[in-house]
Amino acid sequence: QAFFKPIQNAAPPSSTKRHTKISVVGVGNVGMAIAQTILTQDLADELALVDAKADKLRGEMLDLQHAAAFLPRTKIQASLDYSITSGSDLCIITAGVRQNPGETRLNLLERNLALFRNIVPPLVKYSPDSILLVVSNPVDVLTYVAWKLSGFPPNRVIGSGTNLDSSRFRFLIADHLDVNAQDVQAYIVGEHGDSSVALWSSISVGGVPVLSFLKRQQIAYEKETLENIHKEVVQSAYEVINLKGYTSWAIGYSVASLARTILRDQRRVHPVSVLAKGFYEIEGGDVFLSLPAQLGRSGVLGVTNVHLTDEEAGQLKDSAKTILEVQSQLKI
Ligand SMILES: NC(=O)c1ccc[n+]([C@@H]2O[C@H](COP(=O)([O-])OP(=O)(O)OC[C@H]3O[C@@H](n4cnc5c(N)ncnc54)[C@H](O)[C@@H]3O)[C@@H](O)[C@H]2O)c1
Ligand SMILES: O=C1N[C@](c2ccsc2)(c2cccc(Nc3ccc(F)cc3)n2)CC(O)=C1Sc1ccccc1Cl
Repeated sequence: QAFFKPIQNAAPPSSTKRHTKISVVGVGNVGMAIAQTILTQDLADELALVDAKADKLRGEMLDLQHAAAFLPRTKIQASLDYSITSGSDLCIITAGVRQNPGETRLNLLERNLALFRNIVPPLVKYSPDSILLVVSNPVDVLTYVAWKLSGFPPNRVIGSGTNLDSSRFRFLIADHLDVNAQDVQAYIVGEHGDSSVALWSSISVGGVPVLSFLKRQQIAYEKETLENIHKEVVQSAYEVINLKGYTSWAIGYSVASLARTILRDQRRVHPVSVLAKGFYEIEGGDVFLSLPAQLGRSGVLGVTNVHLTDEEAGQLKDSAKTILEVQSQLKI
């Protein structure tokens, strides 16, 4: 006898709601922050977790399952076996090796490339129609690597890119102006991390473009303030690492916001790492860089055609050149 008895003449469900499944590969600080935000924001019907450490994996799965009484119902699974990712709509890759003290970025990249060779093919095998969202660093090159290994069309391979950089930028501007960060539009583009490019003309607060406001008010010092705030985006990443040893909450919320936009076909514009060749005179090879991109259920719907100053365009081209030089040394 089933626990629940159906009412008389109940009709079968006419159409089942589209079942949404997200897989997260890497259940470390970042992966678990993303996973718990996905659960809290009810972004998926099913969440699959994969890692290389069996005990860590099972422990995190059980710990999340035990929160079920406080969360929207979500089926949570975990395994070393990628078959549990089967049929995913979105696969988020946060797996990575820790950068050793003094290790060069290129060496870190080579070690993470080796991981991706083992991670991307099974994800593709079990979810050939999914969208790949790369978070692992160096995120722009590893997004290119995931694209090459997956064989997916470029609209279905996205890197979190400067989404975190931009959210920190928005927080710092909002804090400076004592306004809600949700009313601050500001895009940092290009290479994620130390060499990102702030699009000054993209900054608007409550719909007011800040640069033209400053020019009208002849407030020259504020431009310097904005430049210092961009520097603080980078400094704050190092400050968080020095204070707590890793970052998790901001990247967790920022990646979950990408997942929501994609899975709910919100068609919002986010600064994320996309195949940038052909935009803003970026040529010379297949390179992923962050640009303001419209995202929806099929991934990248398009890239906005914002006006760039010569300086901004030059910085983007320099970043593309640097990344292409690094990529040329890889054997994918
Ligand atoms: N793009 C961004 O804005 C951004 C921000 C923060 C962190 N990150 C990056 O995210 C990555 C993860 O950071 P973290 O703090 O969570 O690191 P972490 O060390 O806490 O977690 C990494 C996880 O990957 C797992 N892993 C290692 N090899 C694996 C494999 N072959 N298959 C599956 N899982 C494997 C490890 O077991 C570990 O659980 C790093 O590369 C970090 O630089 C990126
Ligand atoms: O908030 C972070 N934390 C990390 C981190 C998290 C766990 S261990 C290191 C971070 C923090 C500080 C520096 C740094 N450098 C770096 C190292 C290797 C790479 F491949 C890429 C970047 N990375 C990873 C990362 O990308 C970020 S965002 C970030 C980093 C540097 C400058 C600006 C931003 Cl917005």
